[in-house]
Amino acid sequence: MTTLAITGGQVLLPDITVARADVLIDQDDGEILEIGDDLAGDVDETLDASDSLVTPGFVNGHCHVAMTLLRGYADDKSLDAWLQEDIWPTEAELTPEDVNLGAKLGLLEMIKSGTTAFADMYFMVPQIADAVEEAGLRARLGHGIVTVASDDEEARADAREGLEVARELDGRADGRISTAFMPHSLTTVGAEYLDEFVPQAREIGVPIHYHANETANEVAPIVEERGVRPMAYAAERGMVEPEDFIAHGVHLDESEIALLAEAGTSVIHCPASNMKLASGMAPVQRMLDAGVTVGIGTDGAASNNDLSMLDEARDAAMIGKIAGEDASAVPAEAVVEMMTQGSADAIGLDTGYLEEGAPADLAVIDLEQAHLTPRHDLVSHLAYAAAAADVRHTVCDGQVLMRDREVLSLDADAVRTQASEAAEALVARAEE
Ligand SMILES: CSC[C@H]1O[C@@H](n2cnc3c(O)ncnc32)[C@H](O)[C@@H]1O
Ligand SMILES: [Zn+2]
Repeated sequence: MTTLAITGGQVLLPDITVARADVLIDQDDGEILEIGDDLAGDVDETLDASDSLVTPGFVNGHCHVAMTLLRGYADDKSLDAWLQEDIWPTEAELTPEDVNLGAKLGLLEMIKSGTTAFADMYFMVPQIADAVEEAGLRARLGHGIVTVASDDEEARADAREGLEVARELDGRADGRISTAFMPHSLTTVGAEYLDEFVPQAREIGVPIHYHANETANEVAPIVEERGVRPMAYAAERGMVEPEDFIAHGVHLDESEIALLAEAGTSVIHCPASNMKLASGMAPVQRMLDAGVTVGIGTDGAASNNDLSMLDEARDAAMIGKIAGEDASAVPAEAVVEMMTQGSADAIGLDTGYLEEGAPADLAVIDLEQAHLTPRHDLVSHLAYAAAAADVRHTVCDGQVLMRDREVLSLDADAVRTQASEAAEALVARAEE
């Protein structure tokens, strides 16, 4: 057995308290062997965590990781204008190599900011899976299906690709990759395709993930044409099950929150994207009060514009208070829970907590920083004050992905250079 010890740190425990402890990991099995003050076993490799907080690796519950190539390309627009005028025409020019490089750039950023698992919806998913395999993270991946503006043959081919990705990529990268069936949204995929293909995804046994109730523009047409709220419409299509998770959930009414709570369907809150695209304020405290599992996601880097879950946590706490008109809404403990176990439960991955027998997915945060001084409350620091640059080490599945701020699984300089060249060429093709 090869072992890794994380020594000298404070450890964030599953009940969102912090205790002084070391962590011993079995690198062969990728599991935590022991958390305690006086480790017993032999140690092959050590990561220093003195003056540091050892947290579960953060879990980004909704992303389009290859969209790093479009970071800063089109800002300051609402969702519909942004997608239709800028993003979709440019994405039409993407090559498989672009998607691989964009994904690697996003994964580099995730490792540097302490994220060890994520859910992702995009095109050319095998190229994303290759990047995940190389970078060493965990992921739930799916092909984003869009049928509006396609003829029937194209729409069905797109949905079939969604099934194929779900079937073929599940279990790749030594089990670090899982899959889901991912219709883009309730307004961009026709009911006839949902009705035909969702039952086939159930046969494969994968969750369904989709954007829902992100903007008011997405709710009104369903209410007008179908006479029901979007989540009731989704439930009629069999898309509101315990393993399913929706992204955004900004414009959910009380009946829809109750439906999600009753069904056990989770919501991934994307506060930065919701603010940037002016989509609105999600009713996060009301969802938590109703018993809905809520995770946190960055959405893509083109609507955020970064992939740091620490930024996202702060945004979630801040906007949660504004939305609830209550300074005690969405407190630090809730945010820290959402960015770890909440997201992990929502996307159905066994990660997001540190205890014996748990997957060895963690991040070590350097507390020797002016902005993290004094240390009254480390949970408060995680939610409100820590930043991506404070992450010292990142470990996933027992493997050290970043040691002392040096990423080991990817060549950071090469990834940045290649991705930036690919991004420039992509935009030049799109603007031709
Ligand atoms: C079909 S693959 C995924 C698709 O989603 C687009 N996208 C990125 N951010 C958002 C968002 O906030 N709402 C809806 N769709 C979004 C992305 O550009 C891809 O085309
Ligand atoms: Zn999205």
